Amino acid sequence: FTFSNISEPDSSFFLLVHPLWQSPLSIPGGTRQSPINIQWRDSVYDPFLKPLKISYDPSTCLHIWNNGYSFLVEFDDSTDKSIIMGGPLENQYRLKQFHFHWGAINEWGSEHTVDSKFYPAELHLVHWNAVVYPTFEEAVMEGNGLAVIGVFLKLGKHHEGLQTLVDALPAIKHKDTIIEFDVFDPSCLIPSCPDYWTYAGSLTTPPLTESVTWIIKKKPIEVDENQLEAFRMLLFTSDGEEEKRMVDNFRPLQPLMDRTVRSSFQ
Ligand SMILES: NS(=O)(=O)c1ccc(NCc2ccco2)c([N+](=O)[O-])c1
Ligand SMILES: [Zn+2]
Repeated sequence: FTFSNISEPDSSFFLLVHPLWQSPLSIPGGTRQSPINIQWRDSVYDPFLKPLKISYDPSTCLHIWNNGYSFLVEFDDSTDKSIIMGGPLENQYRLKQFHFHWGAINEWGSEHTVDSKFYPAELHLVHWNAVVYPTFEEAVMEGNGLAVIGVFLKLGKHHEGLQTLVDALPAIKHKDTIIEFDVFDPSCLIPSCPDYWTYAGSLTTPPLTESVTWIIKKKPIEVDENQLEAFRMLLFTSDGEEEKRMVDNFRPLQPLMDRTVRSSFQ
């Protein structure tokens, strides 16, 4: 492996040093794997894309926990109280959870890249098609089963809404720790700019199923250094095990293959 530029790691870098992703580069026969690099000039403006409509009920928030891959905030998805619709979607989709991916340093951490640029972190808000499928588990197996909103995080000013999450992280430092989280409105983490890219992809961790309509917001949100450092204090490991810091929990870039990334903006 020759490293062209250590600060801009390429997939060979991750294959060599990335113990977390023992899984194959992409699943055998996979034609729509995620994440991908979004080459801005190759994305195609689609005037028929509608604005994304987001309506979350903060009281559907349940708990925040460390699952050994990331930390996630889960929602009561037994009703249509927290949903998204419009955009590239034919149905409305229910919010199930959101989580993040981040790096050990600010040079990388996001899963998707824009013109080969990594952001220090990326937020995923995961929704499932409860109009067509009876359960999330079934939706995970279907091409139009899931819709994930991706939001890039960049280093900048303090993010008030994120701080509520950051304050809870010490209580879920270890894998499989959980605390109740009563009220949280995740729309505070989504940029007000309506512009997004969208493409057909997959889950970025096992089972890597090709069931995700990705909606990647063009504008990042700004968070400060202390907030990113708080993510990096979490552990992959359970209490009592040898500590392994939870960092670099992102999958290597996958081939675009026969896909087009559409943009909602010109
Ligand atoms: N990084 S992501 O948004 O693509 C992602 C990946 C995996 C899973 N879940 C893994 C899974 C599903 C069924 C059994 O196990 C989820 N999710 O569940 O929201 C999201
Ligand atoms: Zn994710």
